[in-house]
Amino acid sequence: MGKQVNLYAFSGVDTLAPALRAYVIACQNAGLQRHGVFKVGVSGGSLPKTLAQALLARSSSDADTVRWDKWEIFFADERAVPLDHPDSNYALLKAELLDKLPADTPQPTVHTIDPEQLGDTQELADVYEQVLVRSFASRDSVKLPIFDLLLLGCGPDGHTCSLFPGHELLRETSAWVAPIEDSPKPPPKRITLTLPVVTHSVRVAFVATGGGKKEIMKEIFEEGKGLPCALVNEGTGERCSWFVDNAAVEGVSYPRRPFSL
Ligand SMILES: O=C(O)[C@H](O)[C@@H](O)[C@H](O)[C@H](O)COP(=O)(O)O
Repeated sequence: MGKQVNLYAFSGVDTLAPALRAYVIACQNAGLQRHGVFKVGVSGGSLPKTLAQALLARSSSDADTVRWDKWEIFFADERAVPLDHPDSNYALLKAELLDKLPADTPQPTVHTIDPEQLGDTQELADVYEQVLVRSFASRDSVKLPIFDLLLLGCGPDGHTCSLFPGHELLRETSAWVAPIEDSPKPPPKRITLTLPVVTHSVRVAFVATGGGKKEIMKEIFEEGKGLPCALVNEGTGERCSWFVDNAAVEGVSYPRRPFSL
C-alpha cells in the first residue's frame, strides 16, 4: 500500500471539521491558481453532513474563505433515482449543505445526473461522463479528467464511491463514469466514477468516523486485500488524506500524522 497516505485522527467531528475545512480551502486555492475554478467531487453517506459542518462555519480571514461561486461540484457516485428522492446524493447534499448557504452568497455550479435518463443506467452514466468531458476536456485530448479534490466516504465493507469489493467494475479502465446495477448497498442502480478517475485526482480525502469503521480501517491500512479504499490508497499515496476520529482507528497501527497543510 502507498506508505505515505496521510492519516489524520481527531477526538471527534468537532475537531475534525476545522481541519477538513482548512484542507478543502487549500485544495480550492490550488485549483483557483491552476485554472480559476475548483472542481470537486463528493460522495453521499455521512460525508455531506460533516462537510457542511466544516464549510458552513464563519470564515476567520480572507485566506479562510470558501469561494462558492468558483466551485464546480460533481458527484463521485449517484443513485439512479429522481433528484428529489430520499436516496439521491444530490438531495442529501442539497439538504445538508446547499440549502444552508446564505442567500446572498454567489452559488456554486452543481452538476447533477440527468433525471431524464433514469430508465437506462448505462445511458445515465454515459450522459454524466459527457458532463465531465464538457467540463474537463475532450476525451481525445485527455486520458482522464483531473479533479482538484474528491471527497469520499468509506463503507463498512471497504467500498468507496460505488466501487464495491470484488466487483468487476474495479477492473474498468476505459470509462470515466460507469453504471452499476447490483450495488450491495441499496439502492442497487447507481453510477460511479471509476477507479482510474479517482486515483488521477490531484487530491483525495476520505472522511470516516465512528467505531463502526474500526474493523474495516484495520483491513484497509494493515492488509489491503484489494479493497476499493486500499486500491485508492495505493494509487494516490501522499495525495490521499484520511480524516477520521479516534473511534474509527482504534487498534489500527498505521501511524497517524499531526494535521498540517
Ligand atoms: O452513495 C453512496 O452510497 C456513497 O457515496 C457511499 O460510497 C458512501 O460514501 C459510503 O457508503 C460511506 O458511507 P458512510 O459515510 O455513511 O459510512
